[in-house]
Amino acid sequence: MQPSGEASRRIAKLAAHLRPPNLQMEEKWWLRRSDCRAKGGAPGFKVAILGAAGGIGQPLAMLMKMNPLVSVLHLYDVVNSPGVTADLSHMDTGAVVRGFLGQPQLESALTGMDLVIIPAGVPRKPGMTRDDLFKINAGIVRTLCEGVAKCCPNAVVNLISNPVNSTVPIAAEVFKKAGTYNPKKLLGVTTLDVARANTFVAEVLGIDPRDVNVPVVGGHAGVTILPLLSQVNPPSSFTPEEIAYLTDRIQNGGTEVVEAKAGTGSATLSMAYAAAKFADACLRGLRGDAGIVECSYVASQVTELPFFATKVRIGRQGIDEFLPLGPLNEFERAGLEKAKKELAESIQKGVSFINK
Ligand SMILES: NC(=O)c1ccc[n+]([C@@H]2O[C@H](COP(=O)([O-])OP(=O)(O)OC[C@H]3O[C@@H](n4cnc5c(N)ncnc54)[C@H](O)[C@@H]3O)[C@@H](O)[C@H]2O)c1
Ligand SMILES: O=C(O)C[C@H](O)C(=O)O
Repeated sequence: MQPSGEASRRIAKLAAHLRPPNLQMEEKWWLRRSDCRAKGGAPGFKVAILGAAGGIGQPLAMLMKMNPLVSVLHLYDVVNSPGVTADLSHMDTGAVVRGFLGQPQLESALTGMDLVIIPAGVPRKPGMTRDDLFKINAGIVRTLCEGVAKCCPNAVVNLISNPVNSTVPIAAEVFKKAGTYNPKKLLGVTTLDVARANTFVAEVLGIDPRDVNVPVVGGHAGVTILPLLSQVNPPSSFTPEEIAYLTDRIQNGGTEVVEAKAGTGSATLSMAYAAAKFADACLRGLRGDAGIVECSYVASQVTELPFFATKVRIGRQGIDEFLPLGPLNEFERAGLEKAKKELAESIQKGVSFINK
């Protein structure tokens, strides 16, 4: 059946609204379509993902599009963000998705955001350490954080880009220089270490990983990843062999994936899952939910180091409370000393990068 005159006029108008008539019009097309869709948006938080077209960025964007706490989702990348945005915008969930491409659109991507998640940067290949990524990723994180300081200085930042042990201090220095630093709102994402620890411990205990909670403290690289197996919930005991196996597997979980991917990247899907879980915890904290406790690499006074990953309680203003390390056994105390030595160097490297 042919549509009526009025119906075909409405279809033509809608088609003109949604389709870029030519390449030069593409930017305006995105803006127009966003305006149109924003009218139906649900109340909630505004979230930006920087590096949204990458291996982590894409599945993370999908998971955040599915999060009912998100009303507006800004997807920024230096490549391919229009395609990812168009794709996700067809999901019939509440969040309005807008795409932003390249440095000239960074400020628009960030303005008004409540939470900024940063997975931008290069991943490891076999044989590399996370620190080998510093050369490229340090500059990327600096530029993006300068944008955050300018356009959404009150946003909570979830930093994923490696080496996290150095990129979080870099972000802190950028914010200090801009006069916007709020240590309660800068959180390095170490949730994947906890997810791995829960999974591997559950395998050893023969129980469901959803019933396991392993605190993982320190940082996010090799020996700085310190699982506290003496504090596993539910309370469990392990043989010395199990402790050696679990500690090694948790500390090298990232390398296990890098090697299995054989040069095509590092953990993306499990990381997107972990980042979405952590972002959801941050949003629930910002909403005012009680009892939101997560491990995260943050500015901290729990040890003598200026940054350290421990359990933190997240509330309306970001981090409400830094939970203490708790009692450590001898094996963990030795691990802590090793972790602190490497962390101190990584922190200093990040700080010097901004203040050189
Ligand atoms: N914290 C963690 O637990 C954890 C876990 C896994 C990966 N990572 C790290 O996350 C980062 C991203 O990993 P990936 O697998 O998604 O990499 P990827 O290469 O697949 O994606 C990175 C994305 O960042 C974009 N990008 C590069 N420069 C940018 C800039 N200046 N502004 C905005 N976007 C930019 C790229 O275009 C790309 O789309 C890596 O540094 C990786 O080591 C961290
Ligand atoms: O191992 C990597 O390089 C990526 C990430 O930090 C991870 O732990 O999987």
